[in-house]
Order: sequence, then C-alpha cells, then structure tokens
Amino acid sequence: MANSMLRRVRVVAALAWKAHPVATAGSVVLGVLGGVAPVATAWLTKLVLDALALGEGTAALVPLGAGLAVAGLAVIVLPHVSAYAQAQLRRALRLLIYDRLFRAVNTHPGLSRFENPSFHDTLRLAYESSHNAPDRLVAGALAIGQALITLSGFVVTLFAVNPLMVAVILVAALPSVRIQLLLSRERAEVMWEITPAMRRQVFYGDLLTKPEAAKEVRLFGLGDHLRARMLGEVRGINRAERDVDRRTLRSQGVMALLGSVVAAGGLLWAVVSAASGQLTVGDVTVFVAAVAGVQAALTTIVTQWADAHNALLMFGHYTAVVEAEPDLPVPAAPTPLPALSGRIELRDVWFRYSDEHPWILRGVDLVIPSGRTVALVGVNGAGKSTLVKLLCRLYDPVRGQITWDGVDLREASPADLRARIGAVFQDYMDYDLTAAENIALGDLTAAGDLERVHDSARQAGVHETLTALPRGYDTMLSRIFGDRDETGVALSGGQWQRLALARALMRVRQDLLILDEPSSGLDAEAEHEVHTSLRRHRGDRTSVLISHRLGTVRDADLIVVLSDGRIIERGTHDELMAAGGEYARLFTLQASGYETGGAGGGVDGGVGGGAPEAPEDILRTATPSTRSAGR
Ligand SMILES: Nc1ncnc2c1ncn2[C@@H]1O[C@H](COP(=O)(O)OP(=O)(O)OP(=O)(O)O)[C@@H](O)[C@H]1O
Repeated sequence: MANSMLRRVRVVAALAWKAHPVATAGSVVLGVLGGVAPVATAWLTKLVLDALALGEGTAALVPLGAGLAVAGLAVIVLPHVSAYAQAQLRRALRLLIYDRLFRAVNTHPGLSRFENPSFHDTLRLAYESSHNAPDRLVAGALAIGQALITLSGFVVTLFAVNPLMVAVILVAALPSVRIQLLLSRERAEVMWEITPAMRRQVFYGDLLTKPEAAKEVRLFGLGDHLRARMLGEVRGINRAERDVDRRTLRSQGVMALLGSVVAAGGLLWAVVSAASGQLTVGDVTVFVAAVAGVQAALTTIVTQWADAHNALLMFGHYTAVVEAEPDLPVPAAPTPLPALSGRIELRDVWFRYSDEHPWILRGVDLVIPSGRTVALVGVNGAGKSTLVKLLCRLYDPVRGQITWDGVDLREASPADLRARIGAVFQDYMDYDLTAAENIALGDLTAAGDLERVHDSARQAGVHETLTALPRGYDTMLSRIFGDRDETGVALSGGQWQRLALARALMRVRQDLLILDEPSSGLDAEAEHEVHTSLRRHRGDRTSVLISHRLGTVRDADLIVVLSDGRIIERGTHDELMAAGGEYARLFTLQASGYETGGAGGGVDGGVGGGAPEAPEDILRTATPSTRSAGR
C-alpha cells in the first residue's frame, strides 16, 4: 500500500512538472519562503522587544525594525502570489490530466468496458479525482512543506525556552495523525460505496431534464416518481456522508480540546516563570507565538496530510483508468489488412457478452464473399446485431475466429479494420452539432470537403431537407446547444436516420458496408428511394444488411436466417421461398399482414395506391408492423 501511494506521489509530481515547470518550481520556492516568514517574524519581534527592554539605541533597532517590516510584508504578500502560481499550475494540470484520461478511455477498442458498472464507477471517480486530486495533492504537499519549515523554526525556538513543552505538544499531536489518516481512508471507501448511487442520481436527473426523455416522462406522468427516486438516492448519499462527518467532528473536537489544554498549561508556566524573573518579556512573546505556531503547523500538517492521503486514494482510480490494459488485445505488430478481395469468414463463432450471460452466437459458420450482399434476418434477439458488432471487432468471439482475406481480426489493428468499414447501427447517434458536422463525422479526413458531404446526403435522401433548413448545412441540429439567439432545429426520427446513413456513406473507400436496419424509421416512399440509392451505392461493394422488412433484402446474394444464435437457413430469396422454411414463413406472414391491411385500406403511404400486387412491392411501400424506428 505504502509503495503504491509513493508511486502515485511520484506520478503527480511528474505530472505537475510536465504540466507547468515554472509554476511548479515557483510554488515550491514561494512555499519555502512562506514557511520561513512567520518564524522570522516571531524571532525579529523577540529581538526588537528585548532590545527595547535593554534600552538599545536606534542603530541597533532600525535594522531589526526594517527586517521585521520585510518579514511582515512577506507574510501578507506571499500567500497571494503563491495562490496565483498554484492556480496556474492547477489549470495546466487539469488540461494534461484530462488529456491522459480521455486518451486512455479511447485506447479501448471494444465496448465491453463501457458496459461494465465497475468500470463506470472507476471512471466517474477518476474523472472527479482528476478534477481535484492533483490540485489537492500539490496544494497539500506545498502546505505541508511550508508548515514543516515553520514547525522546525518554532520547535527550535520553543526548545530554547522550554524543551519539555516541545515533547508535550508533539506527543499530544500523534493520535490526531493516526485518526485523520483512518478517517481519510474511510472517506475514500464511502466515496466508492456511494458512487453507484451518485450515478443513478445523475441518471434520474438526466431523465427529468433531457429533451429525449421529456415526452415519455410527461406522457406517463413519471416526473414525481423519478424525482422521488432521485431524492431517495440523494438521501442515501447524505446518510453515508453524514456518518463520516460525525466521526470526523467527534475526533477533531477531542483533539482541539487536548491542544487547548496543552497551550493553556504552557502559557501558565511562561507567565509564572516571567514573574519570577526566569524569562524576559521577549521570551514570553516568542514562547506564546511558538506554541501557537507549532500547534497551527501541526494541525496544518495533519489535516493536509489526511487530505493528501485521501486525494492519493482517489487518484488511484485515475491511475487505474490510465494504466488499464485495452479491453481487447491489440497486437504489438498488427498484420496489415489488405483491401478485401477474397472473403470475410466466420468459423465456428461462439459469443456471449460475459461469462454470466447466455450464449448469443452458437457456432456460426458464414462466408461473406467480397463484392456480395449478405442479408441477416431473424426474429428479435436472434443475434444479428451482435454478429455485426463482432465483424467490427467491438468484441472478440469467445471461441472460433473471424478472418478478413485470411487475416484473423485479432491480428489486425482495430483502427485499420474500422477504416475499411462503413456502418449504420440500429442505435445510431444523433450529435448535437451542425448538419454538415453530423455527416462529416463519418470521415474526418474529408470534413472540409462539402461536395462529399452533400453527395452522401443526396444518396441518403436527406439533401433537400438539409438545404431547406434556416442555415442550410450549417444549421445546428440541437434544441439545447445552439446559439442563445438562435432557435435550434430538431429533425424527425426518419430524418435523423437518413443523416446517420449519410454519415456512413461518407466513407467512400470502405470495403464493407454494414447496414443494421438502415430504413426502419423511414416513410414508405423514402425507404424505396433510399434502397434504390443504396443498391446503386453498394454496387460491387461487400455489404451486410439487416432488416426486418424482408422485401428490402430479397435481392441480396445470400440471405442468412439466424435463430437463437444459430444459422438455420441460408440461400437466395427464391431458394429459401422454395424450401418453405422459417424465411418463407416470415415472408409470407409479413406479406399477408400487409395484404390484410391493404385490403382494408389501412396501409399508409403506399406510393402506387390500391392493393399492391407482389409482396416485395407491398413491403417497399408499406409501413412495417414488425418494429419501429429501432430507437
Ligand atoms: N451489450 C449487451 N450485453 C448483454 N446482452 C446483450 C447486449 N446486447 C445484446 N444483448 C443480448 O443479446 C441477444 C441478441 O441481441 P441482438 O441485438 O444481437 O439481437 P438482434 O437479432 O439484432 O435483435 P433485434 O432484431 O431485436 O435487433 C439479446 O438477447 C440481447 O438481450
């Protein structure tokens, strides 16, 4: 434990030096001067008083008085200069520490860490401690250093007047050190225990304030319920904090009482000694200043030590995040991933999200030939999205392997792999940025290429919508982050989905296009347009397509039916229909659902009007009954 604390001290010292060497060195020098100044003031006061009592002349008194004036000035000015230097250091440290923290977060190529509650607790405490732990440590170290200098000066002074008093004060302070350290550890443990409650509190607070949640919260009348839940969490947090505060108060009260008794005893002794002529007036002043100075310095040392100790414990969360191994093994010398020319192959792939979770994929064998379109279909929870997440190496298979032209994905660099993939996930992101930025995020190397941005938007069928916005592509797509004098724009669900599609299409050089329900939120006409455009865009590109609207996948080169993590059927549309299995059942079911709706005149948005003739037409022109926008 002591070793790891020492290591953390070294880490913080190195960080401070790297962040701002001048402010670090300046703070240390100012700390030393700040420590010497009170002792010098006390000594000079004694010398002036004794010189006055002895009736010394001006020649002796003026230098002493001048020295006293300089020391007094230093006592007043130094704290302000020191506070400025420390603030400079704090700002520089904050920048460096955030940089390292989020660099470390970005080194995890996969998703598993982000789904782990313990990682979230550590991350939250790391974030919080990176706010203030280094500041507290640096400030604490400087305050301790300064107090140690003052303490040594006063101890020497006190020793000259009454050696016994030194021993009494030091011994009286010892229990306080121990108690403060125990309390600081307890405080750190309580912080760890209440972190899940703090995260839940933030979660409920977000639900009560975020525009995305406001609709349901109002519709279902959840406001008071969520507020009560949030307050419940806050009460729990308060209870835990209050218990530690009470223990702190008790022990600090006892220590303060002990200190006062010792100081009062010393004062009594000094007065009696002065009355009997054993001490001069100057001796009494310096003795009283020294007792107060030693006690104040000891209190500073003990409380700052405890605070620095607590900051060090909290800083452990930061080092845990910064030093964590990547969640997926990244090869030291990755095999370069060539442009896909042969096939992507899944060989006996088994996957579950953790040892505690059930198997989601159970021995999947699949070949995705280069230049072909493979469609994955199956009921909710069959494992389709999981499979495409594995293709992007957001997780590794637990057993089996996935190869890209023979290269195991584990041997390639995740960044290389992802540069070759364009994807729209079911749970795509809406960024509170401008329309152009929302699309350009798909390929940051082309962020300034507005023609590319517009092209992608055209292919996704959203160009006209974006041009018609108040500031065109520069319109902020956010109701909460726009300029204060600007009314932000909110897009509809389907428009956001097209924007996500445009983002994926920005990657013009990608070898693999993954579309996980790319049109679930689109109206019938838009879906038809988008699919026609996508078919054109896919061209001879390798694509994996997931859709519950079976009409949109019927022209795929290979349709794979997943059920309970296994491939139960594969073939072309015609082959699968002829086989009369699960695919044929689902396709017929969907078509008959629409036919019933169509016959009853209930199908909205049919472009041609009247009852459609073939299932694929129906499926292209009707609103689906199977799922919503997938959000
Ligand atoms: N991050 C996760 N952690 C744990 N379990 C998960 C996670 N994501 C998905 N699952 C589980 O894995 C199973 C398969 O989910 P997946 O999203 O792959 O299915 P799907 O076939 O895409 O379904 P849908 O058609 O509803 O989109 C589900 O039972 C789901 O609960």
